[in-house]
Amino acid sequence: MPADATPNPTPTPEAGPTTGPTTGPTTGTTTGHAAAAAALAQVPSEPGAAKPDPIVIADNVKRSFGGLTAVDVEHVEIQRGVITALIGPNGAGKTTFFNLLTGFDQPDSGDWSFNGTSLRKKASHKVARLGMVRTFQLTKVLSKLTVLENMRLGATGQRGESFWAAPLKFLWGGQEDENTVRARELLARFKLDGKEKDFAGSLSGGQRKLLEMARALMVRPELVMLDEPMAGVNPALKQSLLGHVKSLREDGMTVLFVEHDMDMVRDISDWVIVMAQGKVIAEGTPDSIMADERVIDAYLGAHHDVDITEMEREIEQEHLEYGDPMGDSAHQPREEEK
Ligand SMILES: Nc1ncnc2c1ncn2[C@@H]1O[C@H](COP(=O)(O)OP(=O)(O)OP(=O)(O)O)[C@@H](O)[C@H]1O
Repeated sequence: MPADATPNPTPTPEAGPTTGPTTGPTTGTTTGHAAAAAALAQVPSEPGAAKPDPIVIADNVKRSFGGLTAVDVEHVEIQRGVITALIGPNGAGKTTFFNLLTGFDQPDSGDWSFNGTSLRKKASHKVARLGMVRTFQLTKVLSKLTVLENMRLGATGQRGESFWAAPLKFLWGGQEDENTVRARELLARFKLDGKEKDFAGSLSGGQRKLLEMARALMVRPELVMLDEPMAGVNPALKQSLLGHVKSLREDGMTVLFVEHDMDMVRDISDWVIVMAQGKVIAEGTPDSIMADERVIDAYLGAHHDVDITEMEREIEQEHLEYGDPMGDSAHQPREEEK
């Protein structure tokens, strides 16, 4: 597919998170969870399993830091049009793998393709323009620019922090109007339209995540990669964010996300890939992965405890910052506590 191709239609301003299958814009096929499940029905639950229509194929991708092998992925395929979760314990190599796939880091060896085009040695902004964008664990919105300015920068692809600091007018050029129209459409979709003139630094953690997701869509991507989209998001915004991620699939996009929040993984993913110590150790549907003894041993057993603690800490922090998002009723004692 050519770099300037427009694989997906511009989401309409009123298009909020949608549910239920719709018709895919490029393939004419039905999208949604049922279609994704059908597409993956014959895929065996084993590491490196071949997919019927992979958008990304990676082979022998390795990355070491000193003596530590952070990533050592022999073979992995990401199915087009579905939501795939990439899970694994802390330090498993998930973010490093994201960095490699999107050109934010270079591997020691290996190759990977997107829509059949090798991305080895492609700079991150070129990867973005090809239709593969990502967000970051710690959002990279620019605090001292307005929400709208952050969005317009998204149209240029992702070149990293130094690029963002470049003189802005030069970048917008003649495309400013078109980009502004699209930015406003996306801000409306993500319910941030009332904040376009606010500095991004004034947004809450969850709103920054929404802004980063909206900004990623400025290049009309085919594949959206989200690194821990739920981290630091208050419970009230989590449902909205989940809806937005699902709506990407309904619009025909492919989603690959890293997440520790197992509720989110169970709720929205069609397929789960598990990494541990740099390698893919398991793949399968959410149900099969949650029941896989190797995964429980390597990750889930230990991680469920961490999850609860983290969530409690998050909620406590949010109460301090924003007040109680659930309202006073959340503090009412239960019958047995009275
Ligand atoms: N720039 C770096 N320099 C040195 N070591 C690094 C670097 N980046 C990552 N690592 C190491 O590589 C390993 C994989 O890290 P990575 O962040 O990819 O894991 P992860 O699965 O994303 O973890 P988490 O879930 O905690 O985010 C870790 O041991 C980490 O300390």
